[in-house]
Amino acid sequence: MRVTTPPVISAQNLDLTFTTNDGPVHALSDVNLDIHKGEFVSFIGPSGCGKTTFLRVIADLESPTGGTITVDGTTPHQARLNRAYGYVFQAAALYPWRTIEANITLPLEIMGFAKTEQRERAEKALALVDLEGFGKKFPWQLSGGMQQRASIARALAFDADILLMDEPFGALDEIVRDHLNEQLLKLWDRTNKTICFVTHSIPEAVYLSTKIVVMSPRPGRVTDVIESTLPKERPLDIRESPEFLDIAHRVREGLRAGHAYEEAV
Ligand SMILES: Nc1ncnc2c1ncn2[C@@H]1O[C@H](COP(=O)(O)OP(=O)(O)OP(=O)(O)O)[C@@H](O)[C@H]1O
Repeated sequence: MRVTTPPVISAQNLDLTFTTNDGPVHALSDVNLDIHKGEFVSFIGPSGCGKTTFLRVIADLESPTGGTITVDGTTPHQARLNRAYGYVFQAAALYPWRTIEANITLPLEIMGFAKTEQRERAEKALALVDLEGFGKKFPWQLSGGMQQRASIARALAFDADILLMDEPFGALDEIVRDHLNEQLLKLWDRTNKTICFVTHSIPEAVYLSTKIVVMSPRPGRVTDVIESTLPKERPLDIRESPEFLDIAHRVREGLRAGHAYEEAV
């Protein structure tokens, strides 16, 4: 597919070294990557390879020490001020003393949206994650999967074009995770958002993504970028198809190649 529009996220020679009491920690090394509007991009790599750090750089929560990155054609800082993205964390991180609706409206409240608009947006976001009617419940009244959907609703409520998701389903059992993966694909299809998704799971990355970014152990480098050939419509049993298994194989090879690099240096 020929893409003519500029990328939504573009990293060039991106480097990030943390300064710590124990010395420098080189987290990202020479990352080059373009992400276009409407893509679903997964980041996969061993623990500590810099996946979260890369997401945090996009979100302006960390500053690179080398190279450049643009988000929505501007700096991450400006993109943050423009509310260009929603962020979904590993844990649902809902306030237990607030209802689901009040959790979703909290960022909107801080942004100064009027009360009626806050409620309308919360309702719409809850519908997008199939949680209509649960707004008045408290987090503890919902299952783990529902809580994570509520946290996705919170990230969707201000309708940003970019959704950053850091292992949102990592702590859930496989059946729930399968279901949420299916729902997330439908949501992505309906909203045409650009999604950056961190995962440790090869099947999850292959099932969800249009593009899979394979990273090496620290310092995180991009060892492979795989454009998926799977159709947009993906029933769960697509995971048994030869095409799916081929892509999964290539991801596995990319992860192995990264490890070999680590052993060689
Ligand atoms: N604020 C920080 N200060 C110092 N080192 C940090 C900081 N944040 C992350 N690191 C280090 O940078 C490296 C990359 O961390 P990061 O959390 O991005 O990895 P990850 O690939 O997301 O790991 P995981 O899959 O385990 O979540 C790790 O070695 C981590 O310890």
